[in-house]
Amino acid sequence: AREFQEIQGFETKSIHTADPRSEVFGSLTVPLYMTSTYVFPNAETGGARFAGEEPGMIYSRIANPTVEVLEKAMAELEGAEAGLAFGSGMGAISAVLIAMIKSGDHILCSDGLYGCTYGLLTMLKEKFGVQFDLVDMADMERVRAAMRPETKVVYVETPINPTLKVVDLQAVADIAHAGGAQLVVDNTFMTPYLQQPLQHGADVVVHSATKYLGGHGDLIAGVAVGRKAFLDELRFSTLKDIGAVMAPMEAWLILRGIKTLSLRMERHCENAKKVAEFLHQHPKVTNVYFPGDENHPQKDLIARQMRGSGGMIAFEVETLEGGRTLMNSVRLAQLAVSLGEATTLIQHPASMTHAVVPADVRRDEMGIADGLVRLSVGLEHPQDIIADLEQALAKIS
Ligand SMILES: CSC/C=C(/NCc1c(COP(=O)(O)O)cnc(C)c1O)C(=O)O
Repeated sequence: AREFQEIQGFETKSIHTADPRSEVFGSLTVPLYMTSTYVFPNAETGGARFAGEEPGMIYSRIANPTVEVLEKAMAELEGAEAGLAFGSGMGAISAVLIAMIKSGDHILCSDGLYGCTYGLLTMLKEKFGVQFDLVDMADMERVRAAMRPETKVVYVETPINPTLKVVDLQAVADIAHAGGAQLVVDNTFMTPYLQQPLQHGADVVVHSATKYLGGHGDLIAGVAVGRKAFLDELRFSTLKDIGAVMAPMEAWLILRGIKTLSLRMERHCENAKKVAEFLHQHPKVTNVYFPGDENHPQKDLIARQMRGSGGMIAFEVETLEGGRTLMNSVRLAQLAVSLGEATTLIQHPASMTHAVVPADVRRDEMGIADGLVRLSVGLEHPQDIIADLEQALAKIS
């Protein structure tokens, strides 16, 4: 992409991501390179490219021109040296963790993680002897106490999926680095428009691009950004050899999605604030967890670390039965897992996205109540979203 040194605006960078001078016709949008492999001009060049002595395309599991534009765009937006694209968020997370740890190492995690991330850590523990612990990162003494000599990675989601607790990245980064560990942050719920973890001490940022980055619920993909040396290592080891690559079509769709990322995140935040205010005052809603609340207990940290609330809300109604009635009664919001797209989505973490987490860990360590409901507030008119929730809540006896 052309160097936009002088441009500061996130909005501008998210639109002018690609070099508009395509190689052949000058197309304004990025060409879609639907190709598995690339023709070498001669045998010597082919060998030189495999040896890393010459730049150039070899095979789309290693690099693809459309995917590379997205990788560069994500690095630019997160303020990273380099980016790498994967076939899913879990593809990015597994490649990064596997590159960072070996048997006998320890991973220290925030006390809440996406269910399949917990599932991956469990697999690494049971099959490869990689230890991991969850710790309440609201208390830095506890974080320090939980660090071990063999802790190689501190892994954080903030806001946490699904409790929306916020973690102080710089404070955790300082402890991780003092203990010789790297800080990996899953920035899916925020996107670089609302939060840039690398500016708060993180070493690597991972995303499920399936969510807000693609923004339209029509793809599964992942991204990792960080230092070029580490990302190059990933590209030629855990990406090339485990192979969770992103397809060029997905990269093309995500490039299209991030052009409106700033607009969509502003509207997701605005809508979520209105929906949270409605839920707070509703008699049948017992708890509301929303980073955009005026009197949020972590307000100062949120103001320091996040540009906005994000579009996610977690809340409880009195009983699990009530939660089920609510989810079965919405008409505009859709009862579906995933998040970060134009449609408002509602789901039940305990029996869906976090069902893979053992009940005692889910309840006691992650603080996920059985009655917790998670809402991904979409881009519909906020009054329509609220009216839908109101009629569904009214169905709870
Ligand atoms: C089957 S549940 C649907 C998926 C949900 N989340 C995904 C997710 C991933 C993994 O990203 P993919 O591999 O692209 O799905 C990584 N990191 C975070 C914070 C995530 O929320 C979900 O509904 O909470």
